[in-house]
Amino acid sequence: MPRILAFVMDSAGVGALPDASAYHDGSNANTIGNVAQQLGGLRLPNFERLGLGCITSVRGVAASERPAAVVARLRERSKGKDTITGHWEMAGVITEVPFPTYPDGFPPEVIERFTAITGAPPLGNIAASGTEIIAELGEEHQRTGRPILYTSADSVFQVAAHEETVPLATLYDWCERARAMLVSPHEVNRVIARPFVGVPGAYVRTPNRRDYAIPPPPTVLDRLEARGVPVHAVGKICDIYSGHGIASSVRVADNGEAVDRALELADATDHGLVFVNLNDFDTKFGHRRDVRGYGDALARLDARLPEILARIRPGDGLIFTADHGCDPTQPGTDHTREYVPYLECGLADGADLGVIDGLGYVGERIESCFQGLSMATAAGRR
Ligand SMILES: O=P(O)(O)O[C@H]1O[C@H](CO)[C@@H](O)[C@H]1O
Ligand SMILES: [Mn+2]
Ligand SMILES: [Mn+2]
Repeated sequence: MPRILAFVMDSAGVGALPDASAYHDGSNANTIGNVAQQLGGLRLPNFERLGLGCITSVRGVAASERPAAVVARLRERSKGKDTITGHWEMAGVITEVPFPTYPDGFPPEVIERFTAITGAPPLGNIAASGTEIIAELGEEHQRTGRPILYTSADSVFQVAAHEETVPLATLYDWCERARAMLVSPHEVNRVIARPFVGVPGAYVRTPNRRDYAIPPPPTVLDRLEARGVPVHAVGKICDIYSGHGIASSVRVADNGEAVDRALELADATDHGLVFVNLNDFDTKFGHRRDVRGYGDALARLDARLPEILARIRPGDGLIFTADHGCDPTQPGTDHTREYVPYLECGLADGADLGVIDGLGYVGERIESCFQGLSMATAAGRR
């Protein structure tokens, strides 16, 4: 009875896609590669052994002649570079029509309807970095009780509020109602509650963030559920798929806790998928353009690898991948349209598969594992 552990290193891209310019990105984005380059090299001995250095050039990480893992670069087929689009593609959904984005803020009709929900017009209504906008508008928000509304290059309607000014339950209620209000043509793929605490000049966001995504079309996760394969979600995964096909879910405060919970779930599971989102890479370091923080987070995950690998029994699988890039060495604070890494252990002999078309490869591999297909054969697709 197999167990699969799949870790999404949120934003850990490995090089610009050929169409990056259509997404307003430069052609030299490479989240992991540029972080390593700018830091003068990364020490990731465990990822090196698996074959990370074969996927892209990572200073300090050798390209192994014989990678221990099946490694590849996955090319996103969907039109987008956001979390929902990337994760849905992993589970078999290609987004052909991009979700709506609002680089100039939301139109008056949306603002009016949101004001009717909250009772006061929002502050902001611009594309912004979440930490910068609370630093800028947090004090006014606390004084007036007006929520802070912002977006980004992603299809997101983000509502920030101080936990002592707007109780969490109220913020969540506003976001649920905003989710119901945002129908076509303003059907953003996510409404996000962004609570924070602290005092002016020292505001910090809390782990009480909530994501309200639109429900996905049928995915691999639904098919696993129908087949009696439990999917245990860690971190944002449950929100990203609106709970569809998810048997259990646990929220976490950081990457370290996500790994802890994933290992506990693996120990408690005999048959099933443990599906984990490692969000710190994106939220704490990628969007913040914190190169040192990003590199340190990669090193911390690398240090947990022996422990994770020790859980893999014969027949089990371990996958590391990503949903898009967010290169902290690039201008701005948005995601970058990149290839994503694929490293797979336990299901087939190590090999470098080069470029594979589509993030859907992740879901296909997982599904075929539970269908009892020959994994060695399945690995042959390029
Ligand atoms: O700058 P912060 O608030 O972290 O927001 C980022 O996180 C959002 C969702 O992951 C992205 O759309 C981007 O806006
Ligand atoms: Mn993401
Ligand atoms: Mn992000």
